[in-house]
Amino acid sequence: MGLDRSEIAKRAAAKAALDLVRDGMRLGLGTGSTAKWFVDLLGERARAEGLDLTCVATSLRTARQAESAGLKVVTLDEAGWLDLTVDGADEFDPDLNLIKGGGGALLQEKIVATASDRMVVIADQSKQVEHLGAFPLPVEIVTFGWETTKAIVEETLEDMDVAGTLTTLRMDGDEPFVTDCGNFIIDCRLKRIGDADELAAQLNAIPGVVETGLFIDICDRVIVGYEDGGVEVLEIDDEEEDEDDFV
Ligand SMILES: O=C[C@H](O)[C@H](O)[C@H](O)COP(=O)(O)O
Repeated sequence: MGLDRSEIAKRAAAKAALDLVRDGMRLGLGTGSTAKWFVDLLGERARAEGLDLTCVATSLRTARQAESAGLKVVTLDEAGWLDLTVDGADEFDPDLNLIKGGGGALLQEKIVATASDRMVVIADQSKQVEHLGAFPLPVEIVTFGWETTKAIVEETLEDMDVAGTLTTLRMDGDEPFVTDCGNFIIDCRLKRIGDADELAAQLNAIPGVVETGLFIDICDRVIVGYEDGGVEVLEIDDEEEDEDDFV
């Protein structure tokens, strides 16, 4: 059976990201349906070319998938620092700021991306937005006192005039969804996010909030996949950026 059009787009972006991989690299592997393509293709290429790669996964799911694909998976502390992380996103804007965490892996994804020389996002065109905020913003919170933390998050959103219709505890069937790090997630339906930096700072300052799905100034490049199998590479013009860092 052939792939549906959105899978063709995701696969195209993932395949293009493979060109950035070199023998001996330490790689961060993202989570989600687009990152899954990258892990599969990476495993195939590593086998075919006998590449020596060291991988750090951003979730248990990805770790299992990478191991099944024959990739060497170690902890971030064992790897120390990474050359490149390739991950998906729920939204990206023209400044390559992101919303992530639709799959619940935002905390480990942010830690891994921050510990990488480069973070490359692979995404189909549906993730491209002018302004972040249509996708509900995931906020990871500790389970202790979660209702109080949720209420303070809601107040903060009201104060910043970005509160939308609903803030909900993410569920997994009848139970709260629990992240790989043992936390809960609240999904915040917002109006358009104006100042993403300020919003992230205000939310991160709330005791009980572990991390938000706002990835600001972390992503270096977005590879957009299209349904006809083509790709487009988006980067921020930055004179400080050393063009040779990317191959
Ligand atoms: O927690 C999940 C991650 O942030 C994913 O990268 C994000 O949700 C995008 O996933 P997908 O590629 O399945 O749309």
